[in-house]
Amino acid sequence: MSQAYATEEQVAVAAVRRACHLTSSVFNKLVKNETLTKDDKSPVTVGDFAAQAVISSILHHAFPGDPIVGEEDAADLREPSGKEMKDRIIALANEALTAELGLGDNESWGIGPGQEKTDSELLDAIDRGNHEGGSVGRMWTIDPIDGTKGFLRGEQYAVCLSLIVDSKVQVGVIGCPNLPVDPAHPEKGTGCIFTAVRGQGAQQWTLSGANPTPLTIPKSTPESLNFLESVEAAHSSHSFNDRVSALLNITRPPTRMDSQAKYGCLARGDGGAYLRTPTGVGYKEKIWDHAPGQILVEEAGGIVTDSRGEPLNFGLGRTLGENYGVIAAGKDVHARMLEAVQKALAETKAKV
Ligand SMILES: Nc1ncnc2c1ncn2[C@@H]1O[C@H](COP(=O)(O)O)[C@@H](OP(=O)(O)O)[C@H]1O
Ligand SMILES: [Mg+2]
Repeated sequence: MSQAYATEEQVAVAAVRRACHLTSSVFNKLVKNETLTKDDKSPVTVGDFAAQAVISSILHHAFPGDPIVGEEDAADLREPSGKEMKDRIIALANEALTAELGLGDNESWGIGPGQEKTDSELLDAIDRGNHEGGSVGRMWTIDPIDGTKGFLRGEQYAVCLSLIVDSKVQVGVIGCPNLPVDPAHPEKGTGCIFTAVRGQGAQQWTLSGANPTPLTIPKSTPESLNFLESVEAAHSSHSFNDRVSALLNITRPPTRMDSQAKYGCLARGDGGAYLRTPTGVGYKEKIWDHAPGQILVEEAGGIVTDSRGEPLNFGLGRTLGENYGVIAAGKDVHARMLEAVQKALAETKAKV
């Protein structure tokens, strides 16, 4: 008998690899008019739309009945003013869907030579990401370019995909085109894919699908422990993390990195803990920003909770609802971190 979710994992890896191929190639070609501003002021590029079109198309071929919760929608691209950008996105998506990438190709997933899609098929694919989420049944989450700001800076970003079944993440895939394969050996180059299937462990692969390596979060010593945190202080308070770090007597400075690449780094032992403390009043974390990361860290032997120690709830819709902040760490570290976070939160409240 084949292992649970084997096909889902294969399709997800093929989709993320193609999207990574697309985002890497689009980076150097980015021109000014290919970035527009979403309502929330975050930059969104042709890469985001095209990558969501690619992943959503592949999922639809392989699992036509599965709903998708995706970050982007195609409303602006359907306007006459969006035509130039739309044409570019369609060309990029078709290039990625039809490219000869070898490993993992399968015609029944709608990829490979001769599998071009029409404009309306690809716009519909983007808009298929409009599912509202919920607690029952299967659904996929897509973050086509997580860490768009890092992507635009030429730093870290991630192509993120997960399968959630009855509120529980069962498959997670995170593609990190700019992440060193092995930070201790820069000559090995950049480009990693992280995969995890519930109950089957976590792995790192090269972007080309080679060298699968099982991941286990190593035990931390006080000297080795440091925090992984957002580059953007507006997403996660740097000063709060510094206070928690001080309470834990951590001496190493934090590693700042955009996107769910942080979860990948934690899972493979680069940095002992990921701490996210929202600064925006009333900001609700999005499920696509944490679902693949959560399963990856749990399957690497770690624990992921919010700042109260509650599990992240992926069954409430497109957001994590009342989950506040994220603490992700190895089993030996998580309880100590939670205690320090609680103490720092109490101090903050006392000051107000
Ligand atoms: N005020 C805020 N607080 C917390 N997270 C925010 C935020 N505004 C945006 N984000 C989310 O933070 C993500 C990036 O994570 P990180 O800070 O770890 O790099 C963004 O993903 P996108 O880049 O896909 O929009 C976005 O969803
Ligand atoms: Mg994101």
